[in-house]
Amino acid sequence: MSKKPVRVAVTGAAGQIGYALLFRIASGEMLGKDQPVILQLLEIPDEKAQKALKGVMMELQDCAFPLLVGMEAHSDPMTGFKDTDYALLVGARPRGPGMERADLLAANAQIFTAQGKALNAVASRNVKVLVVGNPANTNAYIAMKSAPDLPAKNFTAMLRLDHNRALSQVAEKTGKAVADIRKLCVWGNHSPTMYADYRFATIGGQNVKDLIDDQVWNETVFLPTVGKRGAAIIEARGLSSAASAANAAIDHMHDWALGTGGEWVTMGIPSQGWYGIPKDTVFGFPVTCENGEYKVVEGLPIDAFSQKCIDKTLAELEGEKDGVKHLL
Ligand SMILES: NC(=O)C1=CN([C@@H]2O[C@H](COP(=O)(O)OP(=O)(O)OC[C@H]3O[C@@H](n4cnc5c(N)ncnc54)[C@H](O)[C@@H]3O)[C@@H](O)[C@H]2O)C=CC1
Ligand SMILES: O=C([O-])CC(=O)C(=O)O
Repeated sequence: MSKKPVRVAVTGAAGQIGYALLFRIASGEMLGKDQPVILQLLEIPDEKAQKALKGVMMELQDCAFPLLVGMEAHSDPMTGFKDTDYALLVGARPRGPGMERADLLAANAQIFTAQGKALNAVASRNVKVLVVGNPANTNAYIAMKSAPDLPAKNFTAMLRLDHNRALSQVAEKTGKAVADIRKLCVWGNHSPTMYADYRFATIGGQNVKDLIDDQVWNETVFLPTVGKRGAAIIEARGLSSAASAANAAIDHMHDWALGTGGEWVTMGIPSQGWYGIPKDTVFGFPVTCENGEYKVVEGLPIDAFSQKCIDKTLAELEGEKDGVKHLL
């Protein structure tokens, strides 16, 4: 028997990540090749953006995806999120000339407060939310705080791009295949302060830290390369990461919905006090997923260097939380 369609909302649907994301959702790469989807696409109420969205929808139609059983265009989250089962919040205000970080936080706080409230009012009570728009962790925190009737654990932020970047750097350094790397994780904020951690990682049963055996490389090459990769892409492409960001969003939602078979992945999730991270701070943790739920990998030893890195990324996140406190 064929499955009942699920509703997938995507904001910023006419943007560059949207363009790399929607076709893969519609083809079944996110939720499975047997799962029909209805796309609920949101863009700002601006003639140019809505027209561009119409164009993307024409292209989606032209793909004749068997799993795409419905498609809607919206400019209001109160209609765009109606009964939605999965919400990918990609649309956000980018930093403009002369804008300080606090201005960006304030502009995005308005977007994510409104979207959190709309999800609270009209989405499925089990909606799974992924925030991609930057600053992703704090935007997820704002949306979560604006949706008190939904489970806080259902609001997540995207750290998967950092996780995937770290996997590829480790594969390159060791000369091994990405597919053979297990138990890597990224702690903290989706920003240059994130802490990519390969201390527990293995390749074919061998410990990656022992295999690399180079703390100088870890501190001076690996961490800055992963942490500043977003800026390096902007410098090279003149635009921020889009296909790799969309790919990470697909991975995040796929694994959350369909499980990781015991493997570790990284998700930005509201802390319940794990590893001393204050409750509700949206922080990157190692998790496994099963039956539509994520579970933090607990009890990992944190050495002095790792604690210092975790403290730094946490301090940044607490500062961001402080910066939006008055808006919540
Ligand atoms: N968490 C992560 O790992 C990554 C996050 N990002 C972030 O993702 C966001 C989107 O990136 P791009 O697609 O490249 O940007 P883009 O500028 O190409 O597209 C963003 C789209 O969102 C729309 N939008 C803005 N506010 C909206 C709202 N309130 N409701 C609905 N739509 C809205 C805009 O009209 C635009 O079409 C940015 O904030 C970017 O910094 C990008 C890469 C990785
Ligand atoms: O750095 C940016 O602006 C985009 C981003 O989040 C990334 O590529 O990690």
